[in-house]
Amino acid sequence: MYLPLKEGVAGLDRDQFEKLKKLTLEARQLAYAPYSKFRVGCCLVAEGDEYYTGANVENASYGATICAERTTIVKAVTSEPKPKWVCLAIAGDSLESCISPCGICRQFIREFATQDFPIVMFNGDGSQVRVRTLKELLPLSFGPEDLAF
Ligand SMILES: O=c1ccn([C@H]2C[C@H](O)[C@@H](CO)O2)c(=O)[nH]1
Ligand SMILES: [Zn+2]
Repeated sequence: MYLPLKEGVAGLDRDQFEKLKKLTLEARQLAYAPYSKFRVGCCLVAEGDEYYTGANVENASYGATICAERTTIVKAVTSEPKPKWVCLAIAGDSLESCISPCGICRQFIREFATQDFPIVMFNGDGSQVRVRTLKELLPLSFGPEDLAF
């Protein structure tokens, strides 16, 4: 359903997909990663051709680190008017393979996205792309509806 490249990704046309890739790779420049030196860029696309970007922000107390995905999502969630999410993409620096969101970020995405929300993963130069739905990355998940008892 969410075919990359030729068909674009999840409602993105070719130009939007190329823009998503560019912004995701560029967002790595925003990383504050003096400890791991592992830069991650993220871009969230919202309806109306809106793009939110972010990168990982580390801390001397390592556990306080915020991933690129959460940095980006927090920007979008605290924006007005509330963006309607279309898809989210991430990229690390490795040319060998795509990275995928950590468990905390998968749960963080879960709070705001639908089960079929597409998550796009690029390798370091965007020559590889992998797309999975939230449900594929986080099956049998726990979310806001589960608290509505
Ligand atoms: O999907 C990921 C995986 C890791 N990181 C960050 C956290 C930390 O700063 C560094 C190494 O784990 O990469 C992200 O931002 N997103
Ligand atoms: Zn994470």
